[in-house]
Order: sequence, then structure tokens, then C-alpha cells
Amino acid sequence: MSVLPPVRKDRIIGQLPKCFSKGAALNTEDEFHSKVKTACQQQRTGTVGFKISKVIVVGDLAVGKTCLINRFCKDVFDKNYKATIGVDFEMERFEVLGVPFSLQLWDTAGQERFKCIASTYYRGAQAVIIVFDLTDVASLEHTRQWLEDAMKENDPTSVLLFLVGTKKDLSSPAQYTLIEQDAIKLADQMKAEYWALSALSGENVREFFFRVASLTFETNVLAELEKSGSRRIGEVIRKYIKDHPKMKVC
Ligand SMILES: Nc1nc2c(ncn2[C@@H]2O[C@H](COP(=O)(O)OP(=O)(O)OP(=O)(O)O)[C@@H](O)[C@H]2O)c(=O)[nH]1
Ligand SMILES: [Mg+2]
Repeated sequence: MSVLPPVRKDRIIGQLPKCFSKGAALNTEDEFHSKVKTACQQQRTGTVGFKISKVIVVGDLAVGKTCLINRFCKDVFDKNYKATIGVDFEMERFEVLGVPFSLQLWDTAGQERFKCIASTYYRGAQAVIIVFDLTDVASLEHTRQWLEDAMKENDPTSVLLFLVGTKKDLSSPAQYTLIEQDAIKLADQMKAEYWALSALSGENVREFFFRVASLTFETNVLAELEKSGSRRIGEVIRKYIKDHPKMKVC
């Protein structure tokens, strides 16, 4: 019996959300992977529905990490800056292709003096969101360092990366075009997906988190299918050896 309330109606994902820019996307497909769709239809997603995926949000102080999470999770925006001390986290429950799926969003401190505490929470992330301020070029330059720090604690081959520019409402079209060119180039080098959004207006916030949830879910299901596939091959080999006791195994 489940003790959890049903997933909110506005957290139900039935289709793969689109990327923000094809120039820097983790995947440019229009739909979920066919293997993932079939596994979900046949309810063969293993433990994915019970798992909680860890997502860490890093970046310079005051770039808008907390506001971004609060806009999505609570639909609020605070114009007063209150520095995050250490870390904070929010849970978000989704339903993707009919399967429950949860994200634990870790909001970390950007201030140098709290960085040491925050970095102890980086381990075990399935997705890393590196945030910069679209009106502050230095914050974009610092994203390389944030990536390096986050990757010290994680396996770079299995983590999904997102490079996110915030405060889009504050940047003029000319300023935005300039910084976007650099951000897309950097995202491409980092193998990250690029997004630009505003926690104040809410522009692209929901679309972005739906994309994070969908891609993390898809990766989890594919990994689960691979695991069960190799288990099945192991079973076939064991059965073959049992049925052919005279066969030598090297
Ligand atoms: N105009 C505008 N202001 C924003 C936006 N997002 C955040 N801010 C403002 O930027 C300031 C910093 O936001 P926070 O979300 O607290 O920044 P943070 O990255 O969490 O900072 P640390 O916790 O110190 O690392 C606050 O005054 C916010 O109101 C946005 O999208 N637009
Ligand atoms: Mg904060």
C-alpha cells in the first residue's frame, strides 16, 4: 500500500519535452527512446519507480539558484537576496509515461565560505545544474570551476549536465545574444544542455525542470533495461552449463 499522495496533475509528463537550443542539447529527439516507451507500457521499469534521483544545483553566489528552485517547486519569487547557508533540498514527484519518478533537488551555497560544506553533498548526483547570471559574464566564466568541483565527487560518464542562464528578464536582447553565443559554445564543450530562463517571470522554468526529469528518467530506465538484459544472458549461460555438465568452462 502506498502512503504517498498521488502525483500532482501538473507534474505528469507524457511526451519528451523539447530541448531549448539544438546547438547545445543532450538529445535532439522528438520522442522518448522506443525501448523506454515499450518498457513503460509493459511495466518493465524495475526499480525506477521507487528511486529518488539526486540533482545538484551549483553556481556563483546570487546567480539565482534558490529563486529558480522556489519558482518551480513553490511558484514563488523573492526579490530580496538571502544567501543559502550550506545546502537545502526540495523533493519533486513526477509521473513519466505512467511511472512515478522523484527528483531530489539540492540547492547549494555559492558563497565561498559555505562552499566547503556544500561540496560534501555533491556525491551521487545523477544530474548537475550549473547556473550563471545572464547579465554577469564572470559568472559564466566561473561555471568551468563549478563543473570541475562537482565532477570530483561524481562519475562524469553517467551524470547529465545542464548549463543554465538565469535572470533573462534583466538582459537586453543585444546583451542576451552576445552571452548566449558564449554559453552555447561552453555548453557544447562541457557536453551540457543549455537553457536560458527567468525565475522572476517564470519563463522556461517549468519546461526546463520537465526536461531534467524526463532525461534523468530515460537514463534510469535504459540503465535498468541493460542490467536486466545482462541478468538474462547470465541466466541463459548458467542454464546451458547446467544442461551440459561435460562442457569445459575456460
Ligand atoms: N530579476 C531577476 N532577479 C532574480 C532572478 N533570480 C534571482 N534573482 C534575484 O537575484 C538575487 C539572488 O537570488 P538567489 O536565488 O538567492 O541566489 P543564489 O544563487 O541562491 O545565491 P546563494 O544562495 O548565495 O548561492 C535575489 O535578489 C533574487 O531576487 C530572476 O530570474 N530575475
Ligand atoms: Mg541560494
